[in-house]
Amino acid sequence: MILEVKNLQKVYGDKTVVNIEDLQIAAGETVGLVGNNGAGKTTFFRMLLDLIRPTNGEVLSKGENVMHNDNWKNYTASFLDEGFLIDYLTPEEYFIFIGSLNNLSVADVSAYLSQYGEFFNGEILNSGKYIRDFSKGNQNKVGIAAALMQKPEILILDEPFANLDPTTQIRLKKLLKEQTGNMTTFISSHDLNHVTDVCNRIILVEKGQVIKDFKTDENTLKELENYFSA
Ligand SMILES: Nc1ncnc2c1ncn2[C@@H]1O[C@H](COP(=O)(O)OP(=O)(O)OP(=O)(O)O)[C@@H](O)[C@H]1O
Repeated sequence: MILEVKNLQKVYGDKTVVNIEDLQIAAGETVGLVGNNGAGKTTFFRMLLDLIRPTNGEVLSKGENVMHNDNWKNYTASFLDEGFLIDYLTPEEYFIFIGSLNNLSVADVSAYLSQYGEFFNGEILNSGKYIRDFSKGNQNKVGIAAALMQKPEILILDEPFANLDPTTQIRLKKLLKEQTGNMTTFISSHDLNHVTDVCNRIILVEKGQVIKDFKTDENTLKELENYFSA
């Protein structure tokens, strides 16, 4: 198992917002995390990335606790929110910076970005604007592209379809399918259609707990729609 979660809990005041006893993710799985507002998805992702500390329990990446070891940082990339970006850089400068952390030359980064013409829709590169001056949707595109550029073994994206127009959502699905081949991918989403299309496993959370965990098949979308319409 590339990722294991054991007895993971996050408590704020008298509220347990994440409570996952045991979760095992095998290398290469594309896992969709779904659940209503406040279900604990972002809190869970933040613990996977050691951005917040669990109240109890642990996250093991390749068997090592992410709190006590930095190895996972070499093979994990993520984009949770705009806080992952650097506001005073242009997108090009940001991509080059992230590339440099991953031993990619400026030429490597340019070559990589050349395939993003459609996804960026002509609005990201060569604009002369700083990241802070882009719309939220366009900021998301920068963050997602920068995470994918690292070709990580583990990719974690929090609501990647949010704030994107329908055309771009469809382009993003295509990109994810093309680029996440061998990656272990964790994607949270409120878009049941997209998440079942992209992911081969769906984990449904409610009040911090795993309610359902199943492999995606032709019935999954219907099951999820039924669940959420209750
Ligand atoms: N720092 C904090 N202090 C207190 N409560 C918090 C804190 N961070 C999150 N929470 C609470 O934890 C719960 C889970 O929040 P979280 O953002 O993880 O949910 P989510 O599933 O990502 O929701 P959404 O779909 O709305 O993004 C919510 O009730 C939230 O108010």
